[in-house]
Amino acid sequence: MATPRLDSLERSLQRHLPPEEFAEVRRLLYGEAVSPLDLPSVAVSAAAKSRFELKGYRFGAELEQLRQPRIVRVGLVQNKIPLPTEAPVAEQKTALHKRIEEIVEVAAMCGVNVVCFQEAWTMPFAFCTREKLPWTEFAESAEDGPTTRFCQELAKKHNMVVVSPVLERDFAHGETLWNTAVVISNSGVVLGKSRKNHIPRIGDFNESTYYMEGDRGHPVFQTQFGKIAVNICFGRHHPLNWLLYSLNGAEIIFNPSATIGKLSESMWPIEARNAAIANHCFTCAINRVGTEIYPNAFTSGDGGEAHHDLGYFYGSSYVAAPDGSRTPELSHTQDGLLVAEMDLNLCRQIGDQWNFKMTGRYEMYAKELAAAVQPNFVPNIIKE
Ligand SMILES: NC(=O)NCCC(=O)O
Repeated sequence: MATPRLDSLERSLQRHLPPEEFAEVRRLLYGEAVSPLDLPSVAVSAAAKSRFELKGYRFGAELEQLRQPRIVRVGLVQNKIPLPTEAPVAEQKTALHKRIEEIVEVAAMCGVNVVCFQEAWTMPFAFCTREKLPWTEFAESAEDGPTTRFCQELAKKHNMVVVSPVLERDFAHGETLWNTAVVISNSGVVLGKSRKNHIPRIGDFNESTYYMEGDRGHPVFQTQFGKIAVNICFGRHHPLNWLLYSLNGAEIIFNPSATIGKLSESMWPIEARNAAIANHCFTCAINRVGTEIYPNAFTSGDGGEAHHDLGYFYGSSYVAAPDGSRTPELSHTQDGLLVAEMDLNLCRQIGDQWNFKMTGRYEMYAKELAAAVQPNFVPNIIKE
């Protein structure tokens, strides 16, 4: 079974480089340094007691004359599954609820306004198996399933917006399954849901066996703490997916994910960060941690041996800002809560500097894309 060889890129660089060189390497890799956020000591002790990493950072912005700063704290949660995949479904789900509840308690102590959990957080990422039972039993109604009701209580208790990515069973449409993020307002009301638009067809990510591409477009949720959107996992490889959330006005785009070392670890630091730069918004990349072992071996359709696990999920959750700066990542191996404070005024400030929305030439792309999807499309290749 493969395991991560590094717990933190940032800590490794810091360990091995002289301080001045480290500062310059970090500037080149991560942009201008973000400041550490002072977190209450009760939160630090509670996180240590519950054995998860707690990190906090702050992104600044210029003061404006006509607008007050719009300060928001987001919380990104990454976690292992607490029970083995063979445990009864209800017990696995309850254990996950309990784990998240204790992490959200700490998020509340840190003044988090919007919290987001990892993709399909109420279950093991069992789609690699291609088996239906028991995994499809983890699916629930986005509107009033037990997990949504649980998150509504958390939202009300902590006055916190909760983004809860789950396997959805859509009871209004033939009990079909979807990969969905439910957005719950800090009042406890379900604001709506966003569905995963791009389904992987790579390696053991056999998700197309379970659900279809999302049919909801690119909704943006107006919350008390800013306009947020959710681009679920594989959507991060698709620049147009980020763009459409941004065109609908998203200031923070969450990217709850489940991805593994051998597949994407070197792409991970680039994609959400690039999206923050290209779209003048904040992006929050969240990945689960640990290795999940399944009772029945499955093959990858590549002639290789059957195996019981998908590989290790490398965590490394981080937040990126529109100016290209970013926080260091959470651990590659441990459960964690990343708290990031941001002034949403930075989105317009960077937009006014770089003008990507103004220079975007969307009309030209709209025309060329409309032509490219026609059956009679002829690629514009000029030959001698
Ligand atoms: N959950 C998911 O879509 N994973 C696919 C692999 C990846 O995007 O890195």
